[in-house]
Amino acid sequence: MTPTELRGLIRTVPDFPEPGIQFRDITTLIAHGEGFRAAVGHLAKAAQQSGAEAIAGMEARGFIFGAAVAVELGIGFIPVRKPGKLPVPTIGIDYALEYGTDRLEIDPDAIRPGQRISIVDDLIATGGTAVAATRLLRKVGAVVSSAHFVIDLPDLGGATQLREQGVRVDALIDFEGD
Ligand SMILES: O=P(O)(O)OC[C@H]1O[C@H](OP(=O)(O)OP(=O)(O)O)[C@H](O)[C@@H]1O
Ligand SMILES: Nc1ncnc2[nH]cnc12
Repeated sequence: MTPTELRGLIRTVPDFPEPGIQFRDITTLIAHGEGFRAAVGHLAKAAQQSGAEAIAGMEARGFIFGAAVAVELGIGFIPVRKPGKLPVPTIGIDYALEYGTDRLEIDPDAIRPGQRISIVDDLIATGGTAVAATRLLRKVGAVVSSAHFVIDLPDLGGATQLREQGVRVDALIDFEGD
């Protein structure tokens, strides 16, 4: 399936999780076997072209696509977790979202210094999550070569922010305006 066809599998839910947010929901995409496989295939091809040696995905929706991409490429997956979930000493970073604030943590031993990492997530909005993940991964010595998303919300400027950090960014689908 093409990215244009995949767009039709994404459900838009108005006013979730708060008034004024148009929530772009991937539940309907991942329930569609052919669509899910196609999305993972497109993301994997792009990550491979960036020379990814491992994939990092952000909890929770980034785990769905990131782990599948890692399996497709036969490389490792690094979970970038929400706070208090990892059973070892972590390093973490606080960040702002389109709705609220949160924190990400990683196990510093999960990364080899100089390792080329590609970030995979379902969606980039303000870029708060992806920029925080990039900073965290770089802090432990990773080379964050690229970031791949199913959906970009360009009006919120996240992809631009991430590119300003020197990360190559692409997305399968843009949702502009409403
Ligand atoms: O570009 P940003 O403004 O940072 O927003 C994008 C992030 O928001 C969503 O995750 P969320 O934190 O809602 O968590 P979830 O994956 O657990 O639903 C989405 O999966 C991205 O990770
Ligand atoms: N508008 C949105 N839809 C789905 N996930 C999001 N994460 C941040 N903004 C979002």
